[in-house]
Amino acid sequence: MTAVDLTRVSAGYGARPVLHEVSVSVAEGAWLAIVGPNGAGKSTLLKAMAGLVPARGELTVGGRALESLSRKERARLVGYAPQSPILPDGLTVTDYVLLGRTPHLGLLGRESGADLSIVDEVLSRLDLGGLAGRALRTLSGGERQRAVLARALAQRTRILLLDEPTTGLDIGHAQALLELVDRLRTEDGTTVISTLHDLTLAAQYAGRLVLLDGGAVVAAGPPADVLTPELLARHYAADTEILTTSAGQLTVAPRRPAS
Ligand SMILES: Nc1ncnc2c1ncn2[C@@H]1O[C@H](COP(=O)(O)OP(=O)(O)OP(=O)(O)O)[C@@H](O)[C@H]1O
Repeated sequence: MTAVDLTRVSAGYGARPVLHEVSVSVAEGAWLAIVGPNGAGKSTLLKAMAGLVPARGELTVGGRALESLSRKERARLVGYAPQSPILPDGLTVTDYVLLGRTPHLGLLGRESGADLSIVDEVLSRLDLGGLAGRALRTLSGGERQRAVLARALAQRTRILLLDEPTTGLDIGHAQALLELVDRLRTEDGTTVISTLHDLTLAAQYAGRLVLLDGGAVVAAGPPADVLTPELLARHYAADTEILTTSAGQLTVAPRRPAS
């Protein structure tokens, strides 16, 4: 079954279109990475999937037209971790991650013991247990990034939209985070759609890639089909070589021009 389906979707800000007739289909339990150069429209595409920018064309999530869903229905179905969220002042990490449970709270709007244990579990999985009582604004960039992801994971949705989830994370935390997301995908069937600047990580974690340039899809398919030196030269003006690790995993290596 298809988790997210876009047919000829155009979207943008005000009168200025950023995405031009983008068609993308993501199967349930799959991981799609959206890649492309700066300003290509990657974040805008994720926002269109989250219903956060006005869009034209057909857009369905979980088999239902996005526009037909209420805010709460959408929040139960789709978790979205933005690239640079506005973090409310004065909240602790636990308070902030608890906000992810809001769409699931009952009529009284009070969190239950179950909500609190979901938050505890997510915090410890993301190595944030020791920071649970800290004020959000005192966290380092990487810690804050993990708190934003924790809030989206605490939402426990079938579809996760992650905008540059590894920005600001060191290589170990980046791997741990992507492994955790992949476990949610394989164990719970969560569908993952993420933008990723790191093309090696995109190749190693996503089953399919969509390459955007100028707001349009210019290539799509398995990582080996999209991450070719020719396409990377054309769309990123980058000089690269595609290598394979001893475990057979694809790596995009930048190459310095010969002097
Ligand atoms: N809120 C906004 N209002 C107006 N224009 C915007 C807004 N957000 C993004 N844009 C413009 O839309 C275009 C696509 O931006 P977007 O953030 O989707 O690109 P991106 O591929 O995610 O870029 P990056 O790799 O630099 O994060 C850019 O030209 C950007 O300036």
